[in-house]
Amino acid sequence: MLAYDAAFLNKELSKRTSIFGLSLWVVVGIIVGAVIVIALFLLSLCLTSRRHRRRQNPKKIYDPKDSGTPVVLKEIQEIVHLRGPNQHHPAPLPEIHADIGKSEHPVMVFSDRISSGESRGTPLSVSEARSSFGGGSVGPEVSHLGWGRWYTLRELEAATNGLCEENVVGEGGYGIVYKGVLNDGTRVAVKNLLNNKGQAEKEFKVEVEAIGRVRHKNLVRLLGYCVEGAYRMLVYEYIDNGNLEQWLHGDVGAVSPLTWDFRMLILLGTAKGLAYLHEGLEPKVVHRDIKSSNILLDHQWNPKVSDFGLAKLLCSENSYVTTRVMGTFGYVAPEYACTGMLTEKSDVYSFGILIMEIITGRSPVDYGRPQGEVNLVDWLKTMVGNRKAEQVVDPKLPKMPSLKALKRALLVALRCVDPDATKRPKMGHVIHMLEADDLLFPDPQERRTRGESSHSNRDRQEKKELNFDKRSNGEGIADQSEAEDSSRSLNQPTRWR
Ligand SMILES: Nc1ncnc2c1ncn2[C@@H]1O[C@H](COP(=O)(O)OP(=O)(O)OP(=O)(O)O)[C@@H](O)[C@H]1O
Repeated sequence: MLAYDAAFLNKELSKRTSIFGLSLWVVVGIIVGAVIVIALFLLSLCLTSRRHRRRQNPKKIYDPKDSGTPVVLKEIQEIVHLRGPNQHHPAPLPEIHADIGKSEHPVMVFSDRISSGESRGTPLSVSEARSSFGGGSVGPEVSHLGWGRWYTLRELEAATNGLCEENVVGEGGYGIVYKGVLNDGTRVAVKNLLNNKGQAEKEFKVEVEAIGRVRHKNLVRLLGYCVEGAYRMLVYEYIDNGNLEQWLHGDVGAVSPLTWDFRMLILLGTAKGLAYLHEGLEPKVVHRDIKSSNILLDHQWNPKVSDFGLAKLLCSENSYVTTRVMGTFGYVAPEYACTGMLTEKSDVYSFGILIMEIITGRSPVDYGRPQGEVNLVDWLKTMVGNRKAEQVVDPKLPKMPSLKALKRALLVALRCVDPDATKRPKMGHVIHMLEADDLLFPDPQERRTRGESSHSNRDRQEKKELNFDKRSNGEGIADQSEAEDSSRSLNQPTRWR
């Protein structure tokens, strides 16, 4: 039976066909061969184009296929939300929850809730937020916004040499920062946010909404952003002299190039940036992560506050918000760490720690030091209380400051870290105290003789600089005599020799 079938098949396949009189088995062979050749050709085409795409984009840090998070879809959903079903009655703006943590700096975690009976500080208006996100349209090459630009991935890749390793200037909790040069010659820092379970997405929104519209010479300017596919990038002005942490704690040799005057300049500029966030904006912005690595410096040692990824917006009708505690160990205010209640005075506390760091050259918490010196605040209070103020100064300082200048800086630092948040000065007041040159605690009588009022020209100038135009009463720039009173009320550590 089998032999019969084989003979039959052989006979059928050997029959001549109409195609050039070829036998059937030859035709079948040719067709199978052709199909295999075409399949191989298509496969090689596909492999070549994928390799080409990868070469164009060598540092693809986050691939949605890998993480399983459909970021693009998420973005589109949110933009649709922002637009709302009716353009004239937009849907409520999704609340910006900035209570996000940087994995390496968690302090404590509390539940996130709105302060009793009060609503959380609302972010920008819907229309502002809509414009922040480019009016909801995804994917145009370049979209000009009210405050900045929407950059394309291609532009930013070109600017950073394909996000290449040589252009990396640093890496933070949320992403890698590259330096780059745009087509028009502008130097930029491009932060490519890593997608860490959607936290990068939150940081992205917080940064865009918190500082997108902010302009101040002591705040790093956000020039724009890139939203393309899974990419979320923030584009800042480039600050070219590293950060304060590197200059204080890095390897700078036996003598620091940071003189006392430069250090005071850095403090003053930082205070001005913070005062603008707290007192010059509505809603006010609480930075929440003031620390030396977030103070960038230019070659004239002008400071620029950066990294607004943890910022919180606080409306004037709210005195505080309660939120998950985030920040950096050693800089977080005690009341915020214990209760989660956040006010701008938490930034004031961190600023006080920054002053101590800059005076002493020591980190806020240093486990490498002997017991009793690990915690900078405790050690400094003890030293000052024991009348050893001169001994706290950074040994790397090229020249000791005058005792008066040292006392002034220490006094401001101690006031800023007052355990009672309500007693801490506002940043406007801090500026005043830091600037108070020879008038540390002037005799009010003497001040009157000089014809100075509490609202002198300098006060007015300062208000202008801080953009306090909307305030009519000058609140926030406290009278010098207030500093005098406060200094008297300070306890033991401020009794000077
Ligand atoms: N606009 C900028 N110009 C120049 N360098 C910058 C700029 N922004 C950030 N950098 C540098 O990039 C590095 C990373 O910054 P980033 O803000 O991402 O993290 P960080 O503040 O150091 O750490 P973390 O986010 O964990 O608190 C820092 O060393 C900083 O000096």
